[in-house]
Amino acid sequence: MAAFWSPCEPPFQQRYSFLFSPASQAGQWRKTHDAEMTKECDLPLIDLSRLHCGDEKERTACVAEIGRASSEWGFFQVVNHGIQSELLQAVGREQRKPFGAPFEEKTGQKFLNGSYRWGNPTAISLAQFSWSESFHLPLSVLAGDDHACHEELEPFRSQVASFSYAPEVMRKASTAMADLARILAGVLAENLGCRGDLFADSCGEGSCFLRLNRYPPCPFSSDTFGLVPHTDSDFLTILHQDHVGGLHLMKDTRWVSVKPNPEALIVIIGDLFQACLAWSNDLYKSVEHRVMTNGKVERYSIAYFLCPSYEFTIGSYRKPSRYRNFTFGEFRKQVQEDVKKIGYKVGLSRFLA
Ligand SMILES: O=C(O)CCC(=O)C(=O)O
Ligand SMILES: [Fe+2]
Repeated sequence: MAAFWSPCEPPFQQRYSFLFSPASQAGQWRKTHDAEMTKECDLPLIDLSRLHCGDEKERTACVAEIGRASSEWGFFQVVNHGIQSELLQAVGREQRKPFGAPFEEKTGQKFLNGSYRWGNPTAISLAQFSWSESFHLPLSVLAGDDHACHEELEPFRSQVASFSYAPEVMRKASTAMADLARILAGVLAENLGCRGDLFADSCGEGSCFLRLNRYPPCPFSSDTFGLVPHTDSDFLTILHQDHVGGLHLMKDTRWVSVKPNPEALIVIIGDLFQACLAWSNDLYKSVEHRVMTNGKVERYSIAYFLCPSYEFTIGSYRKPSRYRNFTFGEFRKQVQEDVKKIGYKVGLSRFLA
């Protein structure tokens, strides 16, 4: 186990020793979900070049395919998404740099404006624990938006410049992921006969963010989550994962693992799309997903979260609605409170009508 130690690694075992004692690991929960595991699968793979090819029939077929995948899976992969693979490779290299800083530095308020997270401070069992570290970077800062030049973001801005030897890469990638997320949100709205800009227009740089994830090798890999099962609290997420694998999603009642595809980006439907369009069981699903650790190699991913402003009201566009109206700010606050008090996110069921 000493082999895993470095001054950059989060001290998971030391700080959470009560979770990793032989007694607490003997719990039954892990055995249960092992039995549920199925094989690696290929998600629906959608070629987005058809959205812009000028052939209306092709475009309509592509929109329908995106809609179908969003209701049957809540997850799909896209190729020809308009983000160059060189840019994705560069961002994959770039994102490693802040994680390479000593742990004590990463946890400091001055390092990337205190955006560092690791483990779960409230976990009381292994089932609630994530063996991973991440940085939550607001888009307004990465995009270098002068309108978002709040004083409190200044230290952050300079830190972005100093951690990154090529900050331009991060900026370009986040802008490109944001553009793609808006296009897809438009397609998803259009597929239901809504205005294409209905959701995307409510999403500003103030609330959208990029999360850099790192999953260190884990000596208890068969017992530990890299990221606990969750749904995303946004409209949709664009995810870029490296070649290692470990992402699982819930398909019907089983976990399936997602085979890494270097050319593709993964699209995940979030809670807000489910709530806005909740008038039928057949519509878009926000499905649970999780990351499993592995004992040998580290894994990286980068996720862009398309979120509305905190004042934006989420309400179903058809009646009767399954959920009451709520603002995104209320939703986030409730999620944070639940995680703090009970150790997990309850999510949309808190907002049933
Ligand atoms: O790392 C991954 O593959 C998934 C990350 C994720 O689900 C998240 O950041 O919400
Ligand atoms: Fe997620």
